[in-house]
Amino acid sequence: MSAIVVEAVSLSKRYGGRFAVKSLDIEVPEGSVYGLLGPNGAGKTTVLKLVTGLLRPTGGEVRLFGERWRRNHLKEVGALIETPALYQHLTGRENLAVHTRLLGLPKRRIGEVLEQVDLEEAGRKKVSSYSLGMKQRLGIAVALVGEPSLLILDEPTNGLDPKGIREMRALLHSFAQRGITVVVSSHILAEVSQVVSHVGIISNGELRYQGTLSDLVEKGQGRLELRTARADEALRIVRERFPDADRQDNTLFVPVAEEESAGLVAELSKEGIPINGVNYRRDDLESLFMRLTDREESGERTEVKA
Ligand SMILES: Nc1ncnc2c1ncn2[C@@H]1O[C@H](COP(=O)(O)OP(=O)(O)OP(=O)(O)O)[C@@H](O)[C@H]1O
Repeated sequence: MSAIVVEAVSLSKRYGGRFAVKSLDIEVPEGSVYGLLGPNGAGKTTVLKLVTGLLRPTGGEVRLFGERWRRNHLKEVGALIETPALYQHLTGRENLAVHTRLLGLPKRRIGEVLEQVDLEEAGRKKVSSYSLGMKQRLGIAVALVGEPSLLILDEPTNGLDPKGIREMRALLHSFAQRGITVVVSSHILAEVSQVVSHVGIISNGELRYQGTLSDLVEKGQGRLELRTARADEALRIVRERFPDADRQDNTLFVPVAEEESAGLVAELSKEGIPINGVNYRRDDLESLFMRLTDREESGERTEVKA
């Protein structure tokens, strides 16, 4: 089993009377790309600020590298939380030089991190001329300058165009390959689902799911969609065994395991119900995410024509 790099134990943060983060238990395994996912206002930024010591918990604790949180741990942590603090009138190189000097790091780190975020050329230009994606990448270069083993990125894909998002994904992938543990937050699962190995899904400050991305996919509930001209009668029969079955026009939706669906179809035929079509559908990642964060959409169902 791999070591746990970040652990939140019953972590809570209250602003006034309201919990932004409530009794959260999180474990980020070493070498993982951990996606901290949830809708706007779910508490992601608050969690990342608690992990990096920008906020103090109201309750519970954060553990880093298997130990109680200490400021000294931050030497091993690179973070980009909210928008990067960059000097617009300086070049990318000059911005990084501010940090290498502050941290007493060798100048060669500037070139190294610029290469890592693909800004070697642009490093000579003023930051005011950078695109949003370039600024985000420079912000990450700043976070990387101290050679952290843990990188924490708050919504690095926010506001980027599709090309910028692809570049950011490639970058996250390259960090993982170099053995850096990455925690990345996002409110759009699709923007990070190709690169994350683990996810923690939060909603209203509470953890809804934590595990590998592949386990999440497995968790996807499936349902049988069944078209029949005698939908009312069919629904009555189906509901005897599946009370949560539903119908829309001539289509029935039955939450049933795939192995059991053929039996159910046969049963209905035996009862004389004409079946005009069947389809088995498993929740895709996005609808799972929506369900876990209480934002279930009804749109998916309308794809099925009765
Ligand atoms: N300084 C603060 N004072 C009071 N409430 C706050 C403060 N910071 C955050 N909150 C509230 O805490 C909740 C969680 O906010 P947080 O920024 O952590 O969410 P988030 O998931 O990062 O969302 P977003 O993606 O919109 O930033 C929200 O309801 C927010 O309004």
